[in-house]
Amino acid sequence: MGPVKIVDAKGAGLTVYEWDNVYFPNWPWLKDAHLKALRTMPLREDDVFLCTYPKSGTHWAHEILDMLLTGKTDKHQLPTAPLAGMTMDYIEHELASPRIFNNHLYPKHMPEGATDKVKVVCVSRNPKDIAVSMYHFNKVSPEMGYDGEWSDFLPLFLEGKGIYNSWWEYTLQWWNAEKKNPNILWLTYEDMQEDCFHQIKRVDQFLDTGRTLDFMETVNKRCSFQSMTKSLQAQHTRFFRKGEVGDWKNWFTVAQNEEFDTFHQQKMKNSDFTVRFEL
Ligand SMILES: Nc1ncnc2c1ncn2[C@@H]1O[C@H](COP(=O)(O)OS(=O)(=O)O)[C@@H](OP(=O)(O)O)[C@H]1O
Repeated sequence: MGPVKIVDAKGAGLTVYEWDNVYFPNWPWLKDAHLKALRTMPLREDDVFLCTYPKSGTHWAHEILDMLLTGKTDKHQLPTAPLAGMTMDYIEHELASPRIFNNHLYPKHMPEGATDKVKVVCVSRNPKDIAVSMYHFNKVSPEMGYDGEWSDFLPLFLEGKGIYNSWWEYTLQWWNAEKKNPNILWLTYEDMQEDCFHQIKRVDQFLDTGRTLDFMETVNKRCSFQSMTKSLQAQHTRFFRKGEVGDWKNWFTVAQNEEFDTFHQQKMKNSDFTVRFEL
């Protein structure tokens, strides 16, 4: 397909790229052929997929996975691009194993067999905090180019009119398809904030990386928001904003919060989604 302009109630626009009924970021280098080719991408048995709805803590989790898998904590290895934004040549010839593929793909767009053959880490986050994080991201990202107001952005978020469509659609598709899959580790941003060391130990066990407690303590320190933001390169600054749980309280009005809760309950009413966060 191609670029699509989404317009809010006051006429402010947000540009996305539509392919197979999903909105991707409108990167000039994004190609339908690449998205299609991802389905048949050759896998290696030590590949790890990091699957998240955007703004769920992808960069944070990527750092943890990278340090545990490589055994190195000396420098921050921020991801170069999500899977959709890489070239097949880079994927196959330049990425050293074990490869970590952070991505926001729907299950139907994932490389075939990935969730059966290799390990997958999913991270969820309270959608209220995601909405706020996404609002700011859309405003500072040139490919999105949104200059609207929070009150006009929130309805777009609820309707799934933005990159990777609806949080509810994405979350329920993953949960319904994969909740019983032992190859998947489910994490939440909130649990990582509460006790990141514990979550690092879970990831170590899941990936069978066998790191020492001392090593994992270093990972914990190196992955803190303060540590990661201290050594940021300019191109990454937009991925790090506040790094907090509950910033939504500074943005939602009482009425917006009530509307959101009603919407959320309606969307989740038939679901047994149990990954923890408090709305
Ligand atoms: N180390 C660490 N600790 C706590 N929080 C962190 C950390 N690193 C990134 N962040 C926050 O995660 C939000 C960005 O999410 P993603 O990395 O998933 O963004 S993206 O989808 O890859 O664009 C974004 O959240 P907000 O601050 O709420 O906007 C980042 O600030």
